[in-house]
Amino acid sequence: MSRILAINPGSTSTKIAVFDDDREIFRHEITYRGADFAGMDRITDQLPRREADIEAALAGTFDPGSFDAVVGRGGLVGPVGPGGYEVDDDFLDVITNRPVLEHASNLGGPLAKALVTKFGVPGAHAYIYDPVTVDEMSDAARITGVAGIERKSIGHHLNMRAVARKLADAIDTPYEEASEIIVHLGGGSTACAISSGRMVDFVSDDEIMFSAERSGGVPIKELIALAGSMPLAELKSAVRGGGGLAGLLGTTDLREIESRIGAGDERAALVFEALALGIAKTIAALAASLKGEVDAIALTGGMARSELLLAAVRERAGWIAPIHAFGGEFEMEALALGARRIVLGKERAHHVRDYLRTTHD
Ligand SMILES: Nc1ncnc2c1ncn2[C@@H]1O[C@H](COP(=O)(O)OP(=O)(O)OP(=O)(O)O)[C@@H](O)[C@H]1O
Ligand SMILES: CCCC(=O)O
Repeated sequence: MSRILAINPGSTSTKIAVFDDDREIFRHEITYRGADFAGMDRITDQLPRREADIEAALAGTFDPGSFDAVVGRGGLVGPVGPGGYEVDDDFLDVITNRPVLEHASNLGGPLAKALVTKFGVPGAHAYIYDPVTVDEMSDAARITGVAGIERKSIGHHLNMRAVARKLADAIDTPYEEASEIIVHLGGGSTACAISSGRMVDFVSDDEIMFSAERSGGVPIKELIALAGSMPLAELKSAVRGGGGLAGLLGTTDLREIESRIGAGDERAALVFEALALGIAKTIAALAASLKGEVDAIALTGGMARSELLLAAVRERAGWIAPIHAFGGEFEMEALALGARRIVLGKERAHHVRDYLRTTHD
């Protein structure tokens, strides 16, 4: 039997879970308010507080020497291949000193390392799995019409790859042979096209569809004009945090929007239609990357729980391939099962330094 501790740091929470083989035996969520991290400029300043809170949550239930591995969600380490990475000195150096962006998931690796030292069996390792900067995009998919600006693959890769495996099971096709489109619909929405197990194209939260709190793609000329008349911080918030449903309807809660529609709110109904249209256009764009050969499509994330949204997306994109729903996210399971495959020797852990040589030279 293998026992794995999984750690998923978000901006306002740290989720932890313990898996015995593929069975979840413990789950706990620690929530934070802005004031908890007041005065902490860097994400990594939050480490001591978050580490102490995880230790307190484990105390009494798990002793030192409990875990065969500890795995964290993370982080913005730069473009890397999919799978598991050992949290070694090179990784810690990059994520602490040169992350691509400040983001809560940058804490996953350092927290896993600290916790494996205290709660791991002798020789146990810390890992991250399918970090947010997994990048397997084809060369053509990277190019934009502005020389010097490339498309980036930064998104919900951990959940999307887990769902891609579930979708392959659902359509009874080996994952390595399937052509799939996976769309994560949440606070931020990102999507990918998978061909023979490889994410050949990716749609970022600032490209096509808007989400609960991010803008999706906006007309660039309009954005440039706005940039001349608005403080940068305000503009950033208009596209991220205060974009999407938040900016259009003043709430990020799709359930509330559905209630408004039910009560006859025409503006809510129009924005809802635009939300579904953006998702359908994203699917159609990714279908082009797969040359129209799409076996199946999956919608996942919190908004994929909405039957109303599923119906609206199926109406516009159901002609491309069957659309399956996997509401919510499967990140804790994906982390734990990925680390388990490494512990059992079914998968090899990578090292970030192997990518840094080719991508950061
Ligand atoms: N049962 C439901 N029906 C309709 N909408 C739902 C339902 N459950 C959650 N949502 C919506 O899903 C959205 C939140 O999705 P999710 O929980 O995936 O976001 P998050 O975890 O905060 O961010 P991210 O997915 O970007 O990491 C909100 O708009 C929420 O109202
Ligand atoms: C940074 C990638 C995941 C997210 O959008 O939060």
